[in-house]
Amino acid sequence: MSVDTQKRAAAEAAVERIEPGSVIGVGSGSTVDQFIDALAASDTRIEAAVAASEASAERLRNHGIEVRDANSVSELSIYVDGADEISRHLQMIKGGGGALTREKVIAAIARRFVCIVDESKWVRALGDFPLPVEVVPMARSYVGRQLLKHGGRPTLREGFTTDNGNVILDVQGLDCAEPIALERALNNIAGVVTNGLFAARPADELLVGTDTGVQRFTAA
Ligand SMILES: O=C(CO)[C@H](O)[C@H](O)COP(=O)(O)O
Repeated sequence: MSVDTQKRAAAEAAVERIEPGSVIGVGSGSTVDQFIDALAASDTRIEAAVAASEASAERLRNHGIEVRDANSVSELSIYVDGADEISRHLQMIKGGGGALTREKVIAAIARRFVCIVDESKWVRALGDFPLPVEVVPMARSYVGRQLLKHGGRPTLREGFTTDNGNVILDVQGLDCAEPIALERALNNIAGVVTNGLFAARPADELLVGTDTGVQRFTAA
């Protein structure tokens, strides 16, 4: 089974969790694209969606699904998003597509976070994927020096600006053994908007597309 087929299977399983008539949160990336397409092709009609990226918003609108601003909703029943890595504790590294800040905000608003991935994202321990850190442009050098002190090796994502007008440092070599502590410590660096560790707020449910079907895990 191809990676795309695995993503599609996880995405279709997530559609089954959507309550008709609800307002939902939608993340970003290729797996979420599959979710949006599968939702549009299904019989489930939602009231509206809040999107984590301009690309997801456009895709939703192209399917005739209303997109609302996050400021106009006080709660979302569910948030569906992918991940770059996810552990058995349902803690994640996200931000490969650079939408980490909006993703973290929408995850915070939602009552339930359902993560959809192909098998390659399901890891024993977080940290092989370089951790994306969104940084205010004028703080780039300072934040880079602080990340070195944390044992990381930051690289500027060249030619990339986030939907919020910031830059991304992709950081290799960080010790992610205590992900909640690391998430907090990095967020405390002045100039960091947020980092791609979703550890303090893990997913509630994980749907992994595999060659033998969709495996489901819930937070312990
Ligand atoms: O965090 C993300 C974007 O910021 C995505 O969820 C993550 O990069 C996974 O993407 P894909 O589904 O394309 O593998």
